[in-house]
Amino acid sequence: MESPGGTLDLDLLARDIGSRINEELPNVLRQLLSNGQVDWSGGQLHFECSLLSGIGRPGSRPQAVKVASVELATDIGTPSGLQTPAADPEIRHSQDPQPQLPSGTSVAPSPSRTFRPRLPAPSVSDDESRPAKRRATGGLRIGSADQQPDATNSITRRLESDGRVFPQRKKRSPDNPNLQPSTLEKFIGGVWESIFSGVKLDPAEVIEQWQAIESSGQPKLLMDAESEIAGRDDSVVQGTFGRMNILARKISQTSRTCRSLEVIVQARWVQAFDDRVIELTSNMTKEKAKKTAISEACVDFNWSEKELRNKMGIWRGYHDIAKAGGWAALVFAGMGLYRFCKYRVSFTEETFQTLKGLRHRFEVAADTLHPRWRSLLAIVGIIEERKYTGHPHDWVVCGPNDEPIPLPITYHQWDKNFSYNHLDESLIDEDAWGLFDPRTVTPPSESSLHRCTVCGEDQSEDPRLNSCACFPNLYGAKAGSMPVQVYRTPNGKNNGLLACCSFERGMAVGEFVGEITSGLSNMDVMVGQTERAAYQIWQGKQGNHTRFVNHSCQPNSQFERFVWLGTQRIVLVSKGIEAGEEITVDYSDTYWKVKSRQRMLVQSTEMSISQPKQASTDAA
Ligand SMILES: C[S@@+](CC[C@H](N)C(=O)[O-])C[C@H]1O[C@@H](n2cnc3c(N)ncnc32)[C@H](O)[C@@H]1O
Repeated sequence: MESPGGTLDLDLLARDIGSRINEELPNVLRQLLSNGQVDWSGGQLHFECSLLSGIGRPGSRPQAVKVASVELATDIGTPSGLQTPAADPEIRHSQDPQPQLPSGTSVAPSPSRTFRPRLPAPSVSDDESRPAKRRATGGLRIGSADQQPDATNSITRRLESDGRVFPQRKKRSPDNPNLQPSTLEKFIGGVWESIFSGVKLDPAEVIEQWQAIESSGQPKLLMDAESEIAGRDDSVVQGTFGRMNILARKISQTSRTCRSLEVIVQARWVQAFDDRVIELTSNMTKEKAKKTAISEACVDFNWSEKELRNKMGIWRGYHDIAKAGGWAALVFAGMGLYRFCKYRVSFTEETFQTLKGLRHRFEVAADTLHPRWRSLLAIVGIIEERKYTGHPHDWVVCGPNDEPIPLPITYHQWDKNFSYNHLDESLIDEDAWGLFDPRTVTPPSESSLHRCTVCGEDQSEDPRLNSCACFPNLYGAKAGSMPVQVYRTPNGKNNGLLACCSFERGMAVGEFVGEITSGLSNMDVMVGQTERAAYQIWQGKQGNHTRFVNHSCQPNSQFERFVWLGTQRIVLVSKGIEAGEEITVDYSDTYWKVKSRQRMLVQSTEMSISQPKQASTDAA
């Protein structure tokens, strides 16, 4: 392989490929072995990979850059010992004195036997006409028998001495926040993202979308798109574009729902398979019962045993996820689900404990944001009632495995009649302000457009006209809900706010929404100030999730003033929040001083915000 960028690029490429092989090969081999797709009868597997540069360059000798070398050995004595992924081969990478396995996999203590995986022949992509290069060591058979290694080519050299290969992925640590999240974290992040996204999972929609309108012969999907853009003053091309946007949105929505239905059925199939094996085991051995059930299924599926076994491995993953994390974990899994189940890197006891601990939290969010998601389960005959009703923040999630608590109960010790009204937008207390909004910075103009004081771009509620992207998850083109939950703090602060997904530095966590009032004393209030008026935002009885944010002297968010459509807003902005962290803010010295003075003098409490700042730029 020739690198267009010279040696440095080739080195980088070699490192990258080496690191990927390091990550993936153990799992690929483990899967091949566990699926019974590998012929192994003793001997040793030695896997090597190099990159060649300078092939075909006149007068230059091809040079090899060593990438990876892996030795495979085990002490598992019989092929049947490899029927489950638990029977792990020991895999050694050339530069490592100790085996490097993905977390959660086990290592055979003293290798006395080797596998002979039949791997596909590695191809040398820039010279298709040459036979694929491979190195046969002992009984190792890679590719077909007629493809012998080219002894003159350096790709077949042993690479153990090259200490440069296999850069190991660094462990995540608080000092290294930018490193990649683990596979499990990615999977969990995918579930949260799709629960909080604007996705609608409703089987009724799937059926409706595909019903044709007989009289016009037009598919319903197109008809719907037509009606959505009706009345718009669009050109022909613009009209087609608009219709296609709506059609594409609807079809993505439908296909997302179908994907959830598919994994539900496949997970439930595994349960049916296991039940059938148990039934057959009354007359035969478990091994025979499994084989019989597989043969029965192969007939119905019209698949080969190999095909079915491959699929089963992945479907069992779906089944295990649903069993631990509940159906919501499976139904709302993101695009990484297949990969997560195929390579099974994270399929450990710890992973399933983690998923189990998240089960109620997933369900609170799924039930309150997607009231009809459980009806998808009817496809396999499971009828489940919605468990959590109301607003997502009507529920306080607790420690792993504990049932969520209705929000009012968590305040009963102070107020038996506590209730909370969830608001998307602040409300003006007309007794205090009449029809005037004291947050007004620029009086309403004829035009619906306002200029952003931070970025200078146009602001509008209409996403097609808005070009201000200061807080895109709050203003202009908001889609989905904020990925946060109210949770029971373990350290006596009553409730707090938990981040389900990470919030990058500079991203909005929410606007401080409540009742815009004035003259309150002896209450927790936020003070706002424009050139024209000073006002208070009170969240005691109504507001949004920012009401649950606790104080910290090392906070991971801060309040900032921002003007949206000529009205001052107070926005809680992330200073870098990791998924699963409590969101905290510094109420500031003023708050605590007033608070402690208040205890003595019983006076008002006011939270202060940082000086007016350039919203996202400052935080970033
Ligand atoms: C805006 S509320 C935060 C949510 C509150 N924990 C709750 O359960 O409703 C502010 C109140 O939370 C409590 N609080 C906030 N941060 C705290 C901290 N670091 N330590 C102790 N109590 C705290 C105080 O009682 C404070 O008056």
